[in-house]
Amino acid sequence: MPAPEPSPPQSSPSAAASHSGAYVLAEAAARARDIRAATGGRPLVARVPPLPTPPPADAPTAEARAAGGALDRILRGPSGLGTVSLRPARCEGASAPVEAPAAPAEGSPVPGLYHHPVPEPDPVRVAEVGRRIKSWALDEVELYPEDWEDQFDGFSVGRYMVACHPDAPTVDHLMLATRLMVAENAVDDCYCEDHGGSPIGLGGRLLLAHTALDPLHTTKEYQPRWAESLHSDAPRRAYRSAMEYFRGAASPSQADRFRHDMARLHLGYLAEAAWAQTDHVPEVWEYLAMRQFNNFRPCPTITDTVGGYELPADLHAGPAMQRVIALAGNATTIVNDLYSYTKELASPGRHLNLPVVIAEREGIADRDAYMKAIDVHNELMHDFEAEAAALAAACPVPGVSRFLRGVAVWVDGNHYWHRTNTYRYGLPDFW
Ligand SMILES: CC(C)=CCC/C(C)=C(\C)COP(=O)(O)OP(=O)(O)O
Ligand SMILES: [Mg+2]
Repeated sequence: MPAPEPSPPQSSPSAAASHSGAYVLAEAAARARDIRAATGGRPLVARVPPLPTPPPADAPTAEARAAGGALDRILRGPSGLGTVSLRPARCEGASAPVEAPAAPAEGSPVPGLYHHPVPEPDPVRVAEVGRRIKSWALDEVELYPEDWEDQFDGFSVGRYMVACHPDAPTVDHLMLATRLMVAENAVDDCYCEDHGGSPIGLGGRLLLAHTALDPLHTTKEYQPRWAESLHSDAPRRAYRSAMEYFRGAASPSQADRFRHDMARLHLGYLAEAAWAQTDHVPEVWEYLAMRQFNNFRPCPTITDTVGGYELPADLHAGPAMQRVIALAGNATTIVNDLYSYTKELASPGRHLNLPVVIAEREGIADRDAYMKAIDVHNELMHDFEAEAAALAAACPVPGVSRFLRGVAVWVDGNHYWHRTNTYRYGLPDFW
């Protein structure tokens, strides 16, 4: 007989009620009132230490437009049937969404994919981030051998990060996200995937690399061996250095939030690897659970550090905010599954992604499975936007709305990067 499903602890009526969305929102509103009272109404945008480099001369016109569009959407709320009650009253009659300028020539969106175009990222910033990240990769962490240069350039990380963080006050702030993005991909490529990665022994490698983010505290005898190990391969050098820069700008709780997200990511890698080792294709919901961990989440959740402010830890940890973050992370990661589908089909062995798992487990044609994966993505996106709008309305404090806006523009920038990265991705021939 199958074991009964575990149910959440329900020690009191209020614990049971806490599973209703209404309770969560009411709780968020009460919490916001408490915090406003405790801070004497001061804005809840805590400061993080300023970074040394002054802002570049580039005016963030396009950036402001991108951020404004995303905030409009969040505060405007969902627009489908039956969603009127979710719309924040103060946004009734909000201005029309800001139109993005002409889309770039390259890359087509997945047909039918619910997404929002973003303005072209500022080319001055893109070039500067591109220049600095290459110098970091080559001179500070010796990230890759010469013959990987094309792939490094083709990844276009400058364009990615400038599109995702239009509110970064300076290029130094953008570099915090850019180094981490490169380091995360180095670990994925070199430990898990096609640059020498393998599921065999992955747990040990990941754990030791994780200590570059979450340091070992041990005896005098063993500490030096550990410290040396952080320089012994490219993924660890990259994690160590990127984290050192990040810690210099983040508050302790922002750094810890990031470590937690990275532990989640590593757990997701391990489940994916375990399934690959036994050639197991999980059920669709199991795949979605794995992909909620093997996920872009560590990237949007640093939006406040990159923006030069802090969403206080308690507001980040609230269940409504956690749900919004998870939905956003899941939507962005399914975007990857859709855009990287043909690349992964062409790679050796079976690479799991949502269309592949749906086709296999639900016994449907590849094209139908791909279309169903688009529907899954779209539902996640609509849920993300509805829940973000509800949270912004229930908890109208500046740190919350700015953070939600930061997550929303990250989601849009991530889609932009996948769509335009034709060096890396190409759509299947299903239309
Ligand atoms: C940047 C970051 C936190 C990455 C973590 C996990 C990751 C590499 C993805 C979510 C992207 O998925 P995937 O491994 O399938 O990447 P590609 O399709 O190879 O670009
Ligand atoms: Mg992929």
